[in-house]
Amino acid sequence: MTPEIRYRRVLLKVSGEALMGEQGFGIDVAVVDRIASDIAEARALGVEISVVIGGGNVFRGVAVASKGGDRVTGDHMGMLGTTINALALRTSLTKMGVDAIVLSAIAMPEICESFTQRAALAHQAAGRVVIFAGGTGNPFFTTDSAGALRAAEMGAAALFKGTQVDGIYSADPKKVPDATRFDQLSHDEVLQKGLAVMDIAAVALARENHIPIVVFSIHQKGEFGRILTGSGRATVVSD
Ligand SMILES: Nc1ncnc2c1ncn2[C@@H]1O[C@H](COP(=O)(O)OP(=O)(O)O)[C@@H](O)[C@H]1O
Ligand SMILES: O=c1ccn([C@@H]2O[C@H](COP(=O)(O)OP(=O)(O)O)[C@@H](O)[C@H]2O)c(=O)[nH]1
Repeated sequence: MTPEIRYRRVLLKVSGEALMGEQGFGIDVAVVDRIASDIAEARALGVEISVVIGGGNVFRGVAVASKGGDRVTGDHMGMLGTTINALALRTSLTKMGVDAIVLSAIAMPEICESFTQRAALAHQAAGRVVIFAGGTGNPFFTTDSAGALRAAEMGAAALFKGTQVDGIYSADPKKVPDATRFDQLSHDEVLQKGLAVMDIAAVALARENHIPIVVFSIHQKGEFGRILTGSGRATVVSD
């Protein structure tokens, strides 16, 4: 029996830090391959998927600023990091026979196409997995915000945040081991309780556009597909 699909078109935000695996920096190809296989599996269910990829495994702008450097330059470095990750993910998907394309918010025509909403929708309609590089293209933003922005632009039914933890907790579960986990929350509750799994701008943009946010562990193989078909472990944030 064909499983019922919860969301037909989704934007998946993949944590940059998740890509480094155990090595603590850079890209572990085995991890990228595993995440790509989850995307391939979900794509095979008929779900349209686009991806915003983070860059925390390569660079974060605040790291430059905290050492007295220029924040904007640091953020440019961070955005370039997301492009490296996007190329790695495209490589893994292509290896698996999944047609994928990278669109960057910052023009680098020798490397990938530039983002326009029109091009992104056309690639999606042609059945490709669209990978967004360069975040929003602006310093002082995050790839979580890029996730909410691109989800709205692509008409996604949900924004999936694939991260290091399996949902939203009453406090950061890495720091507070007995924090309690939520199955369901509203956007307002996430903001009012200051639950820091995602930045405020991203949650506010999703709220304004009535886009549910699904927070799940990117490290659990097959979880993305399980959530799409109604099982799987996640916290769902909705109106
Ligand atoms: N209330 C909370 N519930 C769940 N995770 C939280 C919470 N507060 C902080 N976190 C932390 O937020 C992290 C995800 O945010 P972020 O650093 O932006 O990761 P990513 O690399 O996935 O974008 C989680 O790994 C978790 O440790
Ligand atoms: O729209 C954006 C998205 C990202 N970044 C920079 O890119 C880095 C990596 O992105 P992020 O921290 O969101 O990655 P993740 O946490 O998902 O690994 C950030 O720290 C910023 O320096 C930016 O300047 N603008």
